[in-house]
Order: sequence, then structure tokens, then C-alpha cells
Amino acid sequence: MLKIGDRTFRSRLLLGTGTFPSVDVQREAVKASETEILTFAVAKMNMDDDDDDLVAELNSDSFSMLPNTAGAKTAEEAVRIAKLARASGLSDMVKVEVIGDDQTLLPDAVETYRATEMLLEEGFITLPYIADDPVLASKLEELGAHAVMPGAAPIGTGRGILNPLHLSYIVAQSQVPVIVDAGIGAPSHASLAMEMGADAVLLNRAISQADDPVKMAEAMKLAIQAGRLSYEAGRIPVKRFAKASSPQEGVPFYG
Ligand SMILES: CC(=O)[C@@H](O)[C@H](O)COP(=O)(O)O
Repeated sequence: MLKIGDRTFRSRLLLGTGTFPSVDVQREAVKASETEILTFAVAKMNMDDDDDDLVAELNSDSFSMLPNTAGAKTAEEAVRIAKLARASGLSDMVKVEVIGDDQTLLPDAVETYRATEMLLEEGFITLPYIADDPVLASKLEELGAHAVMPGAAPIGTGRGILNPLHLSYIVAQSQVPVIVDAGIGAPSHASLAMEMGADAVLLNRAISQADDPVKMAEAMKLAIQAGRLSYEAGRIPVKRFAKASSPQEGVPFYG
């Protein structure tokens, strides 16, 4: 089970809503993915509009909501967005997202740290989105963050895990869940993250922008399950030279 704060989940796939071709496709993809946690940008929601497709879609007891603070450029803005989400009854679990650069959409480490600190003081369950920086991940954990969310690659690039070594450091040192977030492009990327020992994967565009988002949602679900099973099974070590599978001695010679 995936445990974040005091909550437990069977699924290790967190799915970003938005950027789907339609609400119907999104609904079917969510179902196929078997996700239990949906994330969405609070800034894009129309909280006062009951007819807002996204609000209606998310108004379900079947999912845990993970509002994110996308759009925030400072810690103060992130806190304001998170408080709005909590006051609207969405969730007190928040993905802390403070972007520091408009082109790369990489997170601002300083503001993310400050926002996490402030949100923890306000009693939120915090999941900060960070670059693949083991030092920052460890400082956030010390601060009390409930999970860390290192990016595989910049948001929406679909490049997969750019720095497996840094990710392996984060996985090895972390006592809180490591949720690989952003930049996943294919099921093999998600599976690798899980094989490396990540606790979960958060993704959006790899599913929402696939030719067939519903089929891709199922592929991602299976890849994450397979990667997790592989991690638990313990893969063989990589060897430099060949190792025969069958005996090399005493084999009859028929030549
Ligand atoms: C929805 C969400 O939270 C995204 O910002 C997230 O980071 C996913 O990124 P990808 O679209 O690259 O999977």
C-alpha cells in the first residue's frame, strides 16, 4: 500500500486531470487507470460554477483529491491557492508547485521550500514537486513534508528519467514516499521509476495526449504494477561478463 500522511492507497498511479481531449475521454481514462488520486490545478477551476466540467467530475467520493498550486510563483501565492482549495472542501492534501522559470517550468527550490514550511504550519499534508535534487529532497523531508515529488524531466516533455543516478539517491535516502512526477512519456519510463524503488508515479500528458488515452491509461497502470512487482522481487545484478544458463562441462560432443 502507498501511505501518504495518514492515508493509504492501493494504486500507485496519480493522474493529472486537464489536457484530455474531452471530459468523456478523461472519465474513461481515469477508470482504466484505476487511479485513486486525481490532481488538478486549483487556479484553472471555477469553484463557483457547479456546471464546471472538472468540478463536477471531481465531485466524487471514489477519489482522493490532490489540488496543486500550479500558477504560483511565490510561496505566499502557493499558500493562498492551497487555502482556497481547503476552504472549498476539496482537500487538505496539496501538491506544492511553485514554478521558477516559464520556459522550462522547473520548480523554484527556495519558494517551494518556503511554501512547504508555511503549509505544514497550517496543517496541510504537503507533497512538494521538486527537481531531481537529493539535497533538497532530504531537507524537505527533515522539514516534515509527507512525500517528495522529484521530476523525471520537465513537465510535458515526455523524456522519461533524465537523471537516474539522482533519482536513485533520493529513493535510497527517503523515509517518506517518493513520487516521480512529470516528464514521463511512456509506460517503460514509469515502470523504470517503480523498478528503481519509487513509491508512485504522477503523470498527465503521457495519457491525456496519447492517440488513445484510455488504452494508454491501462498501459500505464500495468507498467507501474509491473515495475513495483519487479522492485519487490529484486532484480538480478548487472554483470560485466556473460554467465551461461546451462552447464559448460560434461556436455556430449556430437561433432
Ligand atoms: C497535472 C500535473 O500536476 C502536471 O503538472 C504534472 O506535473 C504532470 O506532468 P506531465 O504532463 O509531464 O506528466
